[in-house]
Amino acid sequence: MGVGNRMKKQGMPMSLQEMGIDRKRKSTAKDSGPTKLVKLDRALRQQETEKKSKKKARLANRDAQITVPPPMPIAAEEDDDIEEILSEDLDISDNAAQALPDDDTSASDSVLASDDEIQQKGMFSEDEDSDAIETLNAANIEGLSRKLDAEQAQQEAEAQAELEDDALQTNIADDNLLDGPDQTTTLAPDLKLLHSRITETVRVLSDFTKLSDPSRSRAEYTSQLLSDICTYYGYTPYLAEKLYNLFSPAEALAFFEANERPRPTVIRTNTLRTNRRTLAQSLINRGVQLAPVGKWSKVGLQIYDTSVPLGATPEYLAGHYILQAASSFLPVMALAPQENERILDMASAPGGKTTHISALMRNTGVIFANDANKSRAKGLIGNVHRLGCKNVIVCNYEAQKAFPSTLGGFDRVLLDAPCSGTGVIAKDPSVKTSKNERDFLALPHMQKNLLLAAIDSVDHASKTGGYIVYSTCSVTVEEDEQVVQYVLNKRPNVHIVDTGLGTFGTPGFTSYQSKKFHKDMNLTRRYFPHRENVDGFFVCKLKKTGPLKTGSTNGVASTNGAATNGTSKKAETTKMAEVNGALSGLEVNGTTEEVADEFGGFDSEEDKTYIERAEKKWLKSKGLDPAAADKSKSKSKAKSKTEAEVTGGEKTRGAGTDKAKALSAEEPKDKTKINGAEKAKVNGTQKSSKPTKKTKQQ
Ligand SMILES: C[S@@+](CC[C@H](N)C(=O)[O-])C[C@H]1O[C@@H](n2cnc3c(N)ncnc32)[C@H](O)[C@@H]1O
Repeated sequence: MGVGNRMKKQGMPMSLQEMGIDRKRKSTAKDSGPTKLVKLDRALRQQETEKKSKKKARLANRDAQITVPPPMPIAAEEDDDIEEILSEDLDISDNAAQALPDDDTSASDSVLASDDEIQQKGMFSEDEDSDAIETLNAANIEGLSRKLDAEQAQQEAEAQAELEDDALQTNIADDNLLDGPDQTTTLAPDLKLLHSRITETVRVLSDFTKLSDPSRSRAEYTSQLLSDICTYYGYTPYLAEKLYNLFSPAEALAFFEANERPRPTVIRTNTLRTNRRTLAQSLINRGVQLAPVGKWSKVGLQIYDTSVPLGATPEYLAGHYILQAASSFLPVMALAPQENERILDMASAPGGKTTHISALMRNTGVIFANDANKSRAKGLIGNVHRLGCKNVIVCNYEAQKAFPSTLGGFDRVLLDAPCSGTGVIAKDPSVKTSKNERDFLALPHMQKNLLLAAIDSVDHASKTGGYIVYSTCSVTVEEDEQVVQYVLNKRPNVHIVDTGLGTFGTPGFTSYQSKKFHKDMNLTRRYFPHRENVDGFFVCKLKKTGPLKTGSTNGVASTNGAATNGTSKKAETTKMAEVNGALSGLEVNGTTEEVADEFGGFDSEEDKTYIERAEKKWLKSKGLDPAAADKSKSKSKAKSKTEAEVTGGEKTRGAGTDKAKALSAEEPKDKTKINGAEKAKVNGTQKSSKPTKKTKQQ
């Protein structure tokens, strides 16, 4: 008898081995977690085998001669999960699928399928050779099975050789999909099955005592899970583990999942130009579907759909709104800038937060918007203009060098720090593979320096302020709580205060792994993509209560509330310079003690002294004679060249910046320009920048 129709159509059926059929039956108990995991493992392997088998079948079908009998329907308990998985991908008949038993050979209560079952159900389809049926009985099943397996093994070896030629390479680095010795790591993983195993492992880890396989430790499960996460989501093992450790297994999975989806598009109404209602109406008229972003913001609009490009509408070009992630509103809301204040935005490009501050201040007071990256600072200037902010001066400094030595005495300082971006992986998936251990040392180092500089740039005696807000778009503890704890230790003249952001978000960690943080760390706020559906963010608000106390060791005062007179400020600045110098590996020179005793009180004469001193120092460091340079100073050309090469940071700290540069993630060059965005609003402090810096006022 020839081959049946179904056989012709579907090709050669799988062998018992391919189908995962073991002749033993497993117990009928419902799948436990670990058993299910084992099955998922097997299913993954099965899928690989199936690929090989199909290819082989195609080859065999060329001759249309099927010499291997179909699988025997050994009656066994059905495995729903395997069936489901296999029936989607594998080309097997319903009967065969129903006949799939579990292949848990370890089950002690396994029994062989009875002859009755075999005969009742029949071993072949109606189309099969009846002679073959007769020859098969309970006695020779085992022998036949072995024969089939041997043939199968040989065919598999041939198929494997062929498959290796055209095997799909996985697009995921460091593929370690299958954990068995027979894994074929070069083949593309079946992501669906991999995801099932991730979900299942998380389920087991969530109730480990009850669901785990006693022979496997928690560490083994965790290691398997992390490996699968790396393969499935494309993280480096280092970063996957760092992020995983922030949450429970189930929440970690939610976090990784959320990073695969974009956050909602949000725009911020520029209240300097319009109001939210008017803007919403205009955009609706253009075919934009939108709604208020949430009760927590009066200016945000969430965009659901749009038929026009949001970066090119007349409203956009007229500066009625800015595209800004919802969580980026939060640091500015925490800063709560007041009208007529003097504010520093230390790392401000491209200006989403600067322009928000400007709007909250209703274009009064002055904002020094600084960024170390010149090209980004240009983008910032563009936004400042487009949104009509008239109270912004754009500066281009490495902030830890320039503040407060060049400018200080601010009512409030925002440090939206450069960071690893682990909160915005949905936006920038390159973070998954680009951040390494070194980044998580170098970035916190810079963030600590910047935050110390931010604190020291605030006037603790400000009538309206005295606040610092530190924020990052990273969720790692190293860049968040640990940075804050560091500055709390170094600056006892600040303490954490409530962000004023209400219950939105979750409190920061007061302890993490072996680390213990200040109890007030629970006043800081964390935001996560999977919890609040916003970019991951950290926001901490600090209040400066006094200057650093004179005479404290390591530049750290022992108590808060020290005197606030000029002498103390002078000492504070000195100590600040010492600490910063020590942190940055910079030489602290004597000039620091002479930094102005009134923040914002720099005058050109005083500046001149410092500049000259810095110039001499710089010349010496270059092996030049300062006296000779003095002579040539009268020549304006030489003078301007010299000045251009002196940085704000070097004025008080000397030239030993190599280490600081090496550790800088952004590698900004020393800058010599202050790009003043608005002439009218520059207050007395602007004088400080006159002698050596080209002030571009707009
Ligand atoms: C998170 S982004 C700031 C985003 C900005 N606050 C906003 O809302 O649009 C961090 C910025 O820090 C700048 N930066 C890096 N190192 C710096 C430094 N040492 N001093 C000042 N700015 C720095 C980067 O150029 C980058 O623009």
